[in-house]
Amino acid sequence: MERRRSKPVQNLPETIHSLIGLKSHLTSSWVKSVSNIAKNVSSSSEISSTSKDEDDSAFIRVQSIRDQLSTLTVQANDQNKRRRQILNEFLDLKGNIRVFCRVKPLDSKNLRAPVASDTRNVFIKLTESKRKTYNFDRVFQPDSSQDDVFLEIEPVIKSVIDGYNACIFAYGQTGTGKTFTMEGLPESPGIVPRAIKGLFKEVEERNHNLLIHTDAKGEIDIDNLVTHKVNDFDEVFKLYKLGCRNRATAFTNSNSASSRSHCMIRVSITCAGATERRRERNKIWLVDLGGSERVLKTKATGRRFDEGKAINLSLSALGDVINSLQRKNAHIPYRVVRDFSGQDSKTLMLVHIGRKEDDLCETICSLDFATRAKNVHLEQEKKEAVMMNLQKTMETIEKDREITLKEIRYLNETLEKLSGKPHVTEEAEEVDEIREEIQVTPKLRRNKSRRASDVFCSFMRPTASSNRRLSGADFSPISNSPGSKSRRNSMAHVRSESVCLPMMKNVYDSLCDSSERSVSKSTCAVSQNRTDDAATVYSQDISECDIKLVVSEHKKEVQQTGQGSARKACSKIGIFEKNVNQKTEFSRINSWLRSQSENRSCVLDKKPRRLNKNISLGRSSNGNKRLGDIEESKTEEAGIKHPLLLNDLFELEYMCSAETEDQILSKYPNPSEEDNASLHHLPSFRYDGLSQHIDDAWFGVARSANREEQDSHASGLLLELKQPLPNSQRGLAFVEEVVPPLLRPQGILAERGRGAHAFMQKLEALCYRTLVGVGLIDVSCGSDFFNGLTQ
Ligand SMILES: Nc1ncnc2c1ncn2[C@@H]1O[C@H](COP(=O)(O)OP(=O)(O)OP(=O)(O)O)[C@@H](O)[C@H]1O
Repeated sequence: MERRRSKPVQNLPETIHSLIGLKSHLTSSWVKSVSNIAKNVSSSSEISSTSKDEDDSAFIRVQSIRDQLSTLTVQANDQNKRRRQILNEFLDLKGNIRVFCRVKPLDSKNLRAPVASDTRNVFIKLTESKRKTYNFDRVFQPDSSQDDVFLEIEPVIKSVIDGYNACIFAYGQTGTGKTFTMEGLPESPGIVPRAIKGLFKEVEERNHNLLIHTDAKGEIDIDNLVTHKVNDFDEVFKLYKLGCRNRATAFTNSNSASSRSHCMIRVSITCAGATERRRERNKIWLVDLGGSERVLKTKATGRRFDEGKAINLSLSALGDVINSLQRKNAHIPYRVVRDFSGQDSKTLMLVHIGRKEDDLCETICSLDFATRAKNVHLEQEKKEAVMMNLQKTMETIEKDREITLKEIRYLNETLEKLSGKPHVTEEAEEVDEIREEIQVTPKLRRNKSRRASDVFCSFMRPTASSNRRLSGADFSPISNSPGSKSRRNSMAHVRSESVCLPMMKNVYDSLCDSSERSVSKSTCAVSQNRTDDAATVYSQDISECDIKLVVSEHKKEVQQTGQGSARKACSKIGIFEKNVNQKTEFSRINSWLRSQSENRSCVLDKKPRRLNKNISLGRSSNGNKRLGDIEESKTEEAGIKHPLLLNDLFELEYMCSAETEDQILSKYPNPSEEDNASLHHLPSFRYDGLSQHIDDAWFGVARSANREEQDSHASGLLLELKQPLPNSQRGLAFVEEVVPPLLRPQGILAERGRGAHAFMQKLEALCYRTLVGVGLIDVSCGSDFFNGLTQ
């Protein structure tokens, strides 16, 4: 009996000794091994004497296998840890924006829902036979809880404690649940309260002495931003609630408590002497953006209308940022965003969508924008080599890990045969998400630089102010590219525009207290079949042009009794009023395509056609207006002429750059005969969607029965819109090099001669600058949220 027991007992210290060596790495496996040994010790006492030798050797074998398994488990865990590290480094280098999508549940189960989802994809049903799929890092389906969402966000919060910068921002159409996700309800709190709580919890757990500020003197200073040092969650929450109270909400047609501004919370963390942290001071931004909205839909008026416009405009600034990041511009237009789009920042975009059929256009816009954001790769070129190395290292680790896991499996099977029980090696088993991540992502696919504006919805397109920042070369021709014809057949296109422009200072100022013009256009047209686009498209197109003139009573009297230009303008105000809220809708893609090409040729035709020809009006069967209606509405608006255009003053036929004809030709070669015949216009540049529709709108105003007037207005207006200068820069920064040569001045050249023509160009540019400088032409383009932050 004595002998029977002594052997395992003799082995015990050895085994424990070897396990203690692994203790630092092992937790549960170590404990399990020890308890197994203890079990074996007690069970060994029951072994009969006849089989003792066999049993002893089997026991020793089992122990040795267990020891090996433990060692291998440690090894596998180390490999997993290393994989995670590499993944982190990889993502850091890649610096892309992670995008999650949350789908709002339908209000009523009876509604038709063309939007479906699984955990990674959103499926859009465009027609009976056509679907579109969007892929994201994670999709929260309508029944997802706040817990589900936060579970996925939590690693970001942990990385903030590790010293990384982070930004979590909610984006989406109004009423889709951004505030619900970020702020939540008292009974189901959202990300912000949970994140703040999480930060304090992590701090406590790690026993760090951290300072947490709701704001701190970081690299970015924002006017009127107050900094508070906070000690616990309650203090932060009180501040947060105070901030929320100051955030206006109001009833709109789309949301009974719509947030009428953005909400940005910055939490700064300082921790000196924590060497394991990425940096001593870092921050996390928690942003609930205002919802994009179409004023047509929300039917907002007055203040609500203004708020909606401001939100849309500032969202377009965000579009600028994404655009710049995508173009890999050295200059990212907004410092706040740069703060969290840097190399080792974790940026998480939570795009929110609804499922209603009515909202399909907005849903597609949001999903397209989110997809663009997801594909942003920061400074990829510089990092490609490092990423390649990481990928190779990862492959080596993967191979080693495979071998380790194979050995573990083999030993487990042997152990099972010997002892009848499998050895549990939980730590070594890891879901292969990491492998998936690193295999999918490191293809180092080059970012095919499609023009961002081609797919951005309006509020995501570059604003006029960012267009100004970009050089002319940044604007590649879109309409004349050889592929442009085939694109007509394979469109998957979503556009929408919304922009508010103050009317330029003009003679109306003497008549009006204030004037404002808002132009918006949304188009959603999708056809994925190259051959049957006419038959199988989903399209929805809405244009609107709101013009507001505020005329006080006494001025009306002046108008009624006034003379000359005042009398003229007075008669036109009537037309303005008549056309307020001009709406046009049509639902066929052909109409949409036609309107696009019409619009383009209007701007760029050598001999622009008159649009106000007699076009028969008619309603489509569904009651929507069609192309004819649009043209008609333009004609209706044609009575208004901008009074103070450069063209009026100098009788310019074309607004040209200071480039010589040869320079222009070498930059923009002649289109082929075929192209010429079909397009009848010259290569355009800076002809992105936003300015296009602004142009359209202005055309609506400028077009008149007089052909010459029509032409001259067109170019003059374009020039103004492409040179929007903030007030502070007026007269200083009008760069003539970026004035687009809208039309080749062949006719003028022939008439004037090259030298005289160049001189005239210089003179024109100089005059224009002077007018801008003295404030006679207002080229500002409304307020800019992000810009405001950086002032
Ligand atoms: N996932 C969800 N589950 C249940 N209710 C939701 C969900 N998402 C949103 N809601 C509800 O829908 C309504 C609108 O949501 P919310 O105000 O968060 O939208 P929003 O996107 O912030 O809108 P806005 O941009 O106009 O401020 C709220 O009553 C909210 O409680």
